[in-house]
Amino acid sequence: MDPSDVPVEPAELNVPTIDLSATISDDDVVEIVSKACAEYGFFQIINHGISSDLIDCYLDECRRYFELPLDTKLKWKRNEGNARGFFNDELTQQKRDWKECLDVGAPGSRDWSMDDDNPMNKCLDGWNQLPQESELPGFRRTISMYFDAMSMLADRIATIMAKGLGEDKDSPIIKQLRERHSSYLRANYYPICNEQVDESGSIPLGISPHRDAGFLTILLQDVDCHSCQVMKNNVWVTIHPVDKYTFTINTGDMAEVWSNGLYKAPLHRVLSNPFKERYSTPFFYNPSYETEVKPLAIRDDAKANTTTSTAPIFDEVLWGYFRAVRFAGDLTDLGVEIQVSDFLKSDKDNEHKRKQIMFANEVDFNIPFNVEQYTPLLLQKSSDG
Ligand SMILES: O=C(O)CCC(=O)C(=O)O
Ligand SMILES: [Fe+2]
Repeated sequence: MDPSDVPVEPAELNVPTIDLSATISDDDVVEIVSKACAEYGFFQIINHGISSDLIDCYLDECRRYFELPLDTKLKWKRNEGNARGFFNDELTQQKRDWKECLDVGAPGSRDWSMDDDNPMNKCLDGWNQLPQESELPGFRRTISMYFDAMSMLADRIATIMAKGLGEDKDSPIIKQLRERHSSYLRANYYPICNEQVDESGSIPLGISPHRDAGFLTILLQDVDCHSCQVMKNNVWVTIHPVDKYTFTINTGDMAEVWSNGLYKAPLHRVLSNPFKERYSTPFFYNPSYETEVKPLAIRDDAKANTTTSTAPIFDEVLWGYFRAVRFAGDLTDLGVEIQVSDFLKSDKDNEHKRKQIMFANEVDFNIPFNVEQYTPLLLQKSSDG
């Protein structure tokens, strides 16, 4: 079904809220998390160990950043040769979102004190474009502290998800994520939306329906404006954050492939609001670009679902390819957006699997991906391969 055909209903979804303090046993946490990933793809966490001061400080910095004049922010605009920086023209499913964003990624060197455009800091996604200290004092320090805190929390959640499938903290993908993730933080600002309808006759959305591409997302939601919705049983339902310091977690496409379809990457969207502005920040916890994500052999004693077949339903997905195609689709119309369903095992000829091999042969993951340069490859028809 086309998600835009689904009626909007003022429903609420009480996704599980998980207390990560020592008050409940580890086994209980594993069980609740893995069930939530299988049933909703969404849950919330409290008592997660990230200090409320850091969250307050981070939110203040986001406000200061988005209050800068548009011309100033446009100096740091992301472009065809660099996926990181400011932008206000993102396409999701070929529709323009009603938002402004700043994407900040893991520096290639992992050293935040090194200049952003140092060649050692460049990678497939590009390099960070942050204000100078004189332009926004303290900004860089707070952003990097928040980023590092998110990386550690994401490792903790990914480990819990792995335990739910009978794995442990040294399961290959969990270790690989911990040591070499290519994650990024996206500060979202949704301005008040006065437009009633856009040229296609519908009210603009903050973000059109999508699934997050990576492994998992840690979302800091706005406590005063609740606009994030997930599709559940063909109805859009709103996820209300428990409070200002709660994180909303959702599973991403790569966790769906890795769990052989047990953990679901949920379809979600963000409404625009005619009265209130809104801030949110997802931290996208992503594998390293060269990771080939493939289904885990699910053990029979795995907790999430003991009845599902262990035969792999997906072929391998090269994360660097999936990420590059998604990013290219944000900037240019490549047609239908890439989905993990393109990697379901099947006897049919598959264009993405073919392109993925060509891409892997050509790409250097240490060099920023250039959309213009790669578009011919990404658009290539299967018969050309
Ligand atoms: O703003 C939100 O609540 C969700 C943002 C989101 O889904 C995204 O940036 O991928
Ligand atoms: Fe999202």
